[in-house]
Amino acid sequence: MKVAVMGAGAVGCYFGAQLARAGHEVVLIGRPAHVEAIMRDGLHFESAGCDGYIRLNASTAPDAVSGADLVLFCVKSADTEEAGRQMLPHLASRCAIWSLQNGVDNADRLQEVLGRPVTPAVVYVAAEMAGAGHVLHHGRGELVIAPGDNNGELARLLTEASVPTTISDNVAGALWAKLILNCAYNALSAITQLPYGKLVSQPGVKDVIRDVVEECLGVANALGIVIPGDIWAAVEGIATTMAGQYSSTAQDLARGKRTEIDHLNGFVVDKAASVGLPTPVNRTLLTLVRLLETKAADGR
Ligand SMILES: NC(=O)C1=CN([C@@H]2O[C@H](COP(=O)(O)OP(=O)(O)OC[C@H]3O[C@@H](n4cnc5c(N)ncnc54)[C@H](OP(=O)(O)O)[C@@H]3O)[C@@H](O)[C@H]2O)C=CC1
Ligand SMILES: CC(C)(CO)C(=O)C(=O)O
Repeated sequence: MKVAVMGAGAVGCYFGAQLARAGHEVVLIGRPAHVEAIMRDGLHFESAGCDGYIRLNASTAPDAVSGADLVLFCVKSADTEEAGRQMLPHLASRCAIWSLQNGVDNADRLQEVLGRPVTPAVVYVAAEMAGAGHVLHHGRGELVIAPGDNNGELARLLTEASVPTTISDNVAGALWAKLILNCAYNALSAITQLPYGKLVSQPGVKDVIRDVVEECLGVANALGIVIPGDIWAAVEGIATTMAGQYSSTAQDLARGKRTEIDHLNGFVVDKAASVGLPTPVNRTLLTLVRLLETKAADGR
């Protein structure tokens, strides 16, 4: 299978590496610093029990999606439209496009730009870029996708490539379940620059998390979204299974990058307003992260 990864960051490099290791032809499309390092040395891939270099293709040019059977779309939520527009003229008609992004509306927004179906994928992985062309994997690495043309066969190929991929007929609920985890942890970890284990051990934090989750569940319920599984167990599980992890929002803030907060707590606050529900705790976290973004942008 020929796979193009749009957005050679933590998620794109992790999943691209797994597919390349399984023998698929992978090209990573990303920024010059990563692309240069990967073309020179290979992708530096660090994970439990594995630290080495993987040879694969990398390019800064969006036309590298040409001829791909599958595009894994892995840019941050704010970059969805622009990256979509860049690859649009080069997509083969048979190519499947999967959005591996947090937030619940990226696949719909990308579909709007491309004018063709995009499969939303819920991503459970903890990864970060530790330097140019260097992906550091902290754990997990599975996908939940929506049904779609050929998705059964693609899910089988990914699962064989050590990317366990399941198809859900309630992917909207699965995306919301992940959104709720992000709303619960990302902003708190970002504001305090603490990892999840330390965070929840501080007085009052579990109460704030409970308030955030209750607000999110109220909004989901008002929108008719059915959250699969035991969401409270999933929320609690993050602090134990990813105790040492800093949220992607914390990492973005620490690097002076724009965060995805508008697509996380901000999305819930907007949806709540549309159904007339108050979300004071989500709104407070959203505002605090936005203030920190502004402070970082001002350089003080
Ligand atoms: N990291 C994680 O553990 C997890 C992340 N996610 C989600 O996955 C998605 C991707 O996250 P992550 O991999 O961490 O993000 P990263 O910022 O590490 O990776 C995205 C990369 O894509 C690059 N990029 C953006 N636009 C373009 C473009 N038009 N052409 C080429 N490259 C581009 C970015 O460059 P630049 O920074 O210069 O814009 C960046 O290097 C997000 O929605 C995130 O929330 C989900 C689960 C876990
Ligand atoms: C699940 C979680 C919270 C793991 O870090 C994540 O998706 C993120 O950091 O954005």
